[in-house]
Amino acid sequence: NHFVDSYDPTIENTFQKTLKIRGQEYSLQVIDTAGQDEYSILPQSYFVNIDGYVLVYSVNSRKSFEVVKFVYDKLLDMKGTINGVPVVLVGNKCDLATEREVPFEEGKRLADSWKVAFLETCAKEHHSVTEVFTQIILAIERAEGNNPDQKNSCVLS
Ligand SMILES: Nc1nc2c(ncn2[C@@H]2O[C@H](COP(=O)(O)OP(=O)(O)OP(=O)(O)O)[C@@H](O)[C@H]2O)c(=O)[nH]1
Repeated sequence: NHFVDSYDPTIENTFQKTLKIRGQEYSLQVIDTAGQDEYSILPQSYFVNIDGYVLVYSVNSRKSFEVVKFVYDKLLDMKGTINGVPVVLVGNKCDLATEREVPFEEGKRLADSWKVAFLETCAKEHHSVTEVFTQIILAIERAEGNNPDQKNSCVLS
């Protein structure tokens, strides 16, 4: 809930976040990895004991859009199959309208081809940020065979 305007390259940060979705409380451990490029190798530790992945690019950087595709392919390689690996694709910095290099539709098309949720966010204005965490939790729940989309209901006869 705190936006930092300056750029301080991440080595690795871990955050704790609690979130209530449909009455259920979730405690998340979020690992913010170092910025990746095509040449940096995602360490092995990012492929074990991780329940889901939020892949974030900047809508004003086509390069970062290419990098998330690379990271996704790497995930695919490491996991053997991506089916069942919870992923959410996020286009951040949607406030930078005049600098936009990746149209909304292109992000959506990529997410659809991966069969994952897609969101555009603006961390700076806290726009849709909580929704990212909600979507990854829902994806993790689905992968675990729970159906969070089903409304709690009972049938009386
Ligand atoms: N305008 C705008 N700037 C943003 C937004 N989100 C982040 N930034 C800025 O973008 C820069 C990079 O932000 P970071 O949060 O460090 O990005 P990162 O992807 O974690 O960067 P790495 O440390 O390389 O992994 C900083 O200057 C932020 O202030 C946003 O939604 N809008």
